[in-house]
Amino acid sequence: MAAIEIDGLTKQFGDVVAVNDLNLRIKEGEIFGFLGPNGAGKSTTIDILLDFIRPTSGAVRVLGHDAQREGEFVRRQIGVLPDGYQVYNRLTGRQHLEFVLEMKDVNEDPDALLERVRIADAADRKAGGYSKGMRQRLMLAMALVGDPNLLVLDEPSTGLDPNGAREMREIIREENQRGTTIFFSSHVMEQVEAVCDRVAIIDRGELVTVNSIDGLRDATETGEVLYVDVAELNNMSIEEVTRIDGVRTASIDDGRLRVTVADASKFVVLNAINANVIPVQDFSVVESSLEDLFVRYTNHAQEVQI
Ligand SMILES: Nc1ncnc2c1ncn2[C@@H]1O[C@H](COP(=O)(O)OP(=O)(O)OP(=O)(O)O)[C@@H](O)[C@H]1O
Repeated sequence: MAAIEIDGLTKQFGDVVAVNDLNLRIKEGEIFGFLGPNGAGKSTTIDILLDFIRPTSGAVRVLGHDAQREGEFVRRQIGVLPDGYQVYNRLTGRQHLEFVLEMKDVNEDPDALLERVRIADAADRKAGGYSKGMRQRLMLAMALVGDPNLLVLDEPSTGLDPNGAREMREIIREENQRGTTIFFSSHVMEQVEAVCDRVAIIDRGELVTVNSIDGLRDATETGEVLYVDVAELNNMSIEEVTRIDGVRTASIDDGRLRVTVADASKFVVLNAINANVIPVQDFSVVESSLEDLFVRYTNHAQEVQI
């Protein structure tokens, strides 16, 4: 059984087609990243999955149940970390969990849940005094009540510092190792790259690709970026590099020449730069980050947020 099955999903808001004939299968046990630039249709898809809004056409099954006809049942089966959450400032961390435990009629130790998200030592503090990262972990602990088989995380690392984001990744991995399927939306490329088994990229409501990170790299013409140290860079030399056979893009990145290569040897390109444009002092080859791939797939460089 797939954890999530999305079939021919379309959602229109008046003239705006937010999601257009989306088909997607998320397997049980996966960590699945749902990526797309702003306005791509990620939140709309998640809202349909949770039956907060109804699709124009198409169907969604979550853990084998129809998300629309059995919406309430589905919501009880899954844990959700919503985007734009709010804590109750005057309640402690433990009180937040006690509230959810009672609502869901679940008998679990709130402290053990807080331990899982590493804020057990702040159990008796009021959540109003928690940092952003601690609030996010508290929300995650609330999502973990009842040990759901599926976690839906909407932008789980937004606003977290690098340590907070790393810890969030570790918690996600730990929960996945307990057998939980994880579906998370993000436009934080590094986060997705570090933790996901597979990703789907959507753009303007349409599925652009679904693949593993390595698969995405293999499917593009080149998975590598060439960084070249040269004495002096200007727009003229960038122009000239762009005209070299096999060069797909050339730009200036942090004082270095950044070149992506298509259907050509990197060394042939390097030689051509050295011989015909500007002497090469040093170079390095870096595998494409998911961000590079994302930009290539969606062609919306300006909309990528990190
Ligand atoms: N209630 C609504 N009424 C009208 N248009 C809407 C509504 N909700 C979403 N849209 C439109 O649908 C499209 C998809 O929006 P959605 O919020 O799903 O994108 P997203 O991928 O989650 O974006 P972001 O990363 O910015 O949160 C956008 O063009 C948006 O303006």
